[in-house]
Amino acid sequence: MKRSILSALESEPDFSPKPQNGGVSSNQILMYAGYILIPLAIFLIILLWLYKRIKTRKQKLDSTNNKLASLDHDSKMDNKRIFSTVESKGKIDTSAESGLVSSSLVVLTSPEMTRMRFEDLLKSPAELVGRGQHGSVYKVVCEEQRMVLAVKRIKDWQISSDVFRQRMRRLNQVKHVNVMPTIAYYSSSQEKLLVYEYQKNGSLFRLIHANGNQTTFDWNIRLSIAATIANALSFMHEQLLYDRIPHGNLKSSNIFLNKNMEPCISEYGLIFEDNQQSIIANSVLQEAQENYHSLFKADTYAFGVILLEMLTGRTVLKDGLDLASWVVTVVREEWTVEVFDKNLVRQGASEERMVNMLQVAIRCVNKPPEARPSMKEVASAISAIREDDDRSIDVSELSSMTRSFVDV
Ligand SMILES: Nc1ncnc2c1ncn2[C@@H]1O[C@H](COP(=O)(O)OP(=O)(O)OP(=O)(O)O)[C@@H](O)[C@H]1O
Repeated sequence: MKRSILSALESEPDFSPKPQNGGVSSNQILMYAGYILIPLAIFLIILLWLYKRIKTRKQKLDSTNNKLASLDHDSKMDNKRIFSTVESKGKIDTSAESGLVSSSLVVLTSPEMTRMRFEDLLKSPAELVGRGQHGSVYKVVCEEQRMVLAVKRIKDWQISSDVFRQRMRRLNQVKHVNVMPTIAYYSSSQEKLLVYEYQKNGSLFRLIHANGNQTTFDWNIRLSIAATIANALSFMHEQLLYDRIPHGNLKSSNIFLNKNMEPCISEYGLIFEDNQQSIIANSVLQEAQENYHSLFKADTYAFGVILLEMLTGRTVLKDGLDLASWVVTVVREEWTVEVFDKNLVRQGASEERMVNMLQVAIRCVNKPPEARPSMKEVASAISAIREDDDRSIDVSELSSMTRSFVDV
């Protein structure tokens, strides 16, 4: 009987290897093992790599914080490296969004600084300039960038890094030539550093209260400084009204004279409200206006005190005496002329315009915030006094020219 090839083949004995484990061949076992082991190995390698990375970062942060802590024990260290080298090759992070930002320097403005790393800042020679209410300021010389910086280190600030970064970002969007920009900042949970350009011409406080020859700090310079600060402050208030960000800590030691001897307001907006949520939520006009008095009028008061310092030449607290109350008392007793800086009187500054300026200052230091003018009103009042002053100079120049003409 003939069989078909197919049936013949079907009846042939099967010599292929028989599956031993319930129908799975050894090749298949090897294949399945590969499927499981290779991803497991990759996963373990990634885990190891992540662990090493986190460990290095932690070591770097610990080391940085130790170096920062050591600053507290240094009073003045001329041309010394206050921090030893931090072994880290972290890149500069110019993006405030990145997760790296908490351990990096965020560069905001200066093109010279963009190659600067936090570690470079720590390694540069530094010197303690002074300690204020909120922290210490160091003069840091960055040779590579050819920059001299003022680095403010703020301790014990109960502000989250997120809120701090958000504030720095917003402030960076509002520019005025007479408001000193923050060049860079660093933020970790323990430390906040703010980097500014170092102002070698010193502060307005130093200019007012420097001993010795005060003839150079004449009426015209004082008037010009007052007008410039008032304009800059008025601009900032207008721009940051809905964000509810006033200066918050205005004083003559926070106003610097830049390289062109122009006054520049420093540390704008570094005071935070207690309830940070309100900053974000209260961006509607009505609420912003309701809280306007307590927030922005504190700056008006502070500006009034600066005007008083410039008019009287006295410090804010002299022998326990509060300058604003002292001036108000003297003026009430009608001894107005007594309040003015003797140098101004000696230089023959116009009494009428000094009194006008004093009136502006006294309105600014009114006790109830709502009785104080806005900075916009203050700026226009000062600019009117300035115009008056310019006109009087023109008239006196004209009369002296006429006199010399008649003499001839
Ligand atoms: N950018 C800068 N350039 C030069 N000197 C500066 C600069 N910033 C601050 N200083 C100086 O550093 C010293 C300390 O400043 P700091 O701001 O800490 O003190 P403060 O203004 O008295 O107090 P606060 O902490 O309330 O602002 C002051 O003498 C100040 O003039």
